[in-house]
Amino acid sequence: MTSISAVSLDLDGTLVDSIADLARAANAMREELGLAALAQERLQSFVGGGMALLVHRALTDDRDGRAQTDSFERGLTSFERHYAAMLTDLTRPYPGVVEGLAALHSQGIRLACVTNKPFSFSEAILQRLDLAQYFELTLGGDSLPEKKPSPLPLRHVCERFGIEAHRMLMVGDSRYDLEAARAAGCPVALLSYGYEAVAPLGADWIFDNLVEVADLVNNAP
Ligand SMILES: O=C(O)COP(=O)(O)O
Ligand SMILES: [Mg+2]
Repeated sequence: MTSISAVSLDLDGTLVDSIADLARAANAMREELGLAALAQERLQSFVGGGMALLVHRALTDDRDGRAQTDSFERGLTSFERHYAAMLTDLTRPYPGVVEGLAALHSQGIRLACVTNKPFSFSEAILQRLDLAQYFELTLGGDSLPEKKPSPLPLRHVCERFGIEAHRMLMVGDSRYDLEAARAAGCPVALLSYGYEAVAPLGADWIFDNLVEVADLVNNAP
């Protein structure tokens, strides 16, 4: 592996375990629209593609489902309001995240957070959980015209950092992260504890903990 000088990290399912708050907000939205609650595990399988897709999927109870325009608009407004009110009630960094970020930072690795979650929610979560200090740049799903699996956000980070794609490692938990990294030409590591079974996806590395990522980057020639 060529040496890594920057790491981009996904937020939901990678840095923070946010599913309890996301699921409660999605069920509060469903209740407001007269729908029965869904199990947290079911809602977890709908996360990864950004807020609009989560609302479509949660309203239709179908990963490929699309709600009708009026119920989607009511759902989105409702979800945003509920989620804003419970953003960090139960959301916490995964074990090893603070240690891993601190190790990467002390190795001189430049860090970006590249998430499909809207920027304002992402920034607020990073601030409140004391993680924002590690990141030079945060891109949300609404920061650029395209989000993951598009390579655009990762290309944007490389440009801002002035580095080539093969020198930036993407660390995530889903197919969106893997596809974005492949399309951008970045090596990719996936974490096993996130919201999707990553073994079949074909990442360059699968790790159980962000400290292992810091070790990999540290030991790269
Ligand atoms: O908002 C989502 O659906 C997922 O966000 P993530 O890109 O941080 O996993
Ligand atoms: Mg994720």
